Amino acid sequence: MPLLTVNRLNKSFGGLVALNNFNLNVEEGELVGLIGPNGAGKTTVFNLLTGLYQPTSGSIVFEGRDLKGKPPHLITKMGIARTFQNIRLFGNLSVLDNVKIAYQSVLNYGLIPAFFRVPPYSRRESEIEKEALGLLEIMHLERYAAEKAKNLPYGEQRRLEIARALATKPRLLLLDEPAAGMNPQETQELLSLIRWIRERFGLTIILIEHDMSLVMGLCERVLVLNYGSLIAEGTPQEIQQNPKVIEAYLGVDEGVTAWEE
Ligand SMILES: Nc1ncnc2c1ncn2[C@@H]1O[C@H](COP(=O)(O)OP(=O)(O)OP(=O)(O)O)[C@@H](O)[C@H]1O
Repeated sequence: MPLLTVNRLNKSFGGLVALNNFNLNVEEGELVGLIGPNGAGKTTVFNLLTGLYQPTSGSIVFEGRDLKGKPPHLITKMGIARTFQNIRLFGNLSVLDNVKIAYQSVLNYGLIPAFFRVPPYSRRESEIEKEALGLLEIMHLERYAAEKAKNLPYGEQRRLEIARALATKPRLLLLDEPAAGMNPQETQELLSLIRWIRERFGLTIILIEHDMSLVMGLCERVLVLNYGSLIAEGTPQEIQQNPKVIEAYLGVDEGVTAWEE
């Protein structure tokens, strides 16, 4: 059974069809790329998978459980985590606290221990701190632990977002343009890091990305959306040569540049 099964998923906003009969099966351990020109519907897929949007029709089944009507926090607890295209951190909190909050978001202490700050709350608190510091180390962010998140350079903020997503202990990780705003060297480092965390945490990953060096270097399978419809699916090599894909990107300045990278 696939880890994730998306069947005939549709999302409309008034008269605009953002996603049209989208199908996707993702097997455990896969690293799948989702690409397409601006406005193609990529982030809408993530918003539907994480419960931020409810589909107009269609179904999403994760580990055999239907996600219909489930709110985002429950979906996080079920094992789907994401990062955002526009970074969403608690800018005025420390880097460490940003990760600790993500850990706490999926824990149930029970109200009484949490209120009186007695075990198991206090015991879990020190465990969380240890685990959060460990994650910061993995993401090469430990030296920033006490720094306010908003003061981090852009590339580091993106890595902190990934650390926060990992803190919720996902099985499926959704990365929305993780290389946006990074220079080529940072992008290459990110590529190695994503490969490494996938192995280390046994993750299945879906990646939205405009940077083709990252998509081609990382993904085993790539899906291409255009105007809400899936126009191609295949290996990175197949996708690069697909006439429909080339046509979809032609005339879109960003797309052409992206392919040439
Ligand atoms: N909440 C919303 N309300 C109205 N329209 C929306 C909403 N969210 C997305 N859309 C529209 O749906 C379409 C798909 O948007 P989406 O953000 O999924 O595209 P995308 O492929 O992620 O684009 P980009 O690469 O620019 O991020 C766009 O036309 C967008 O304007």
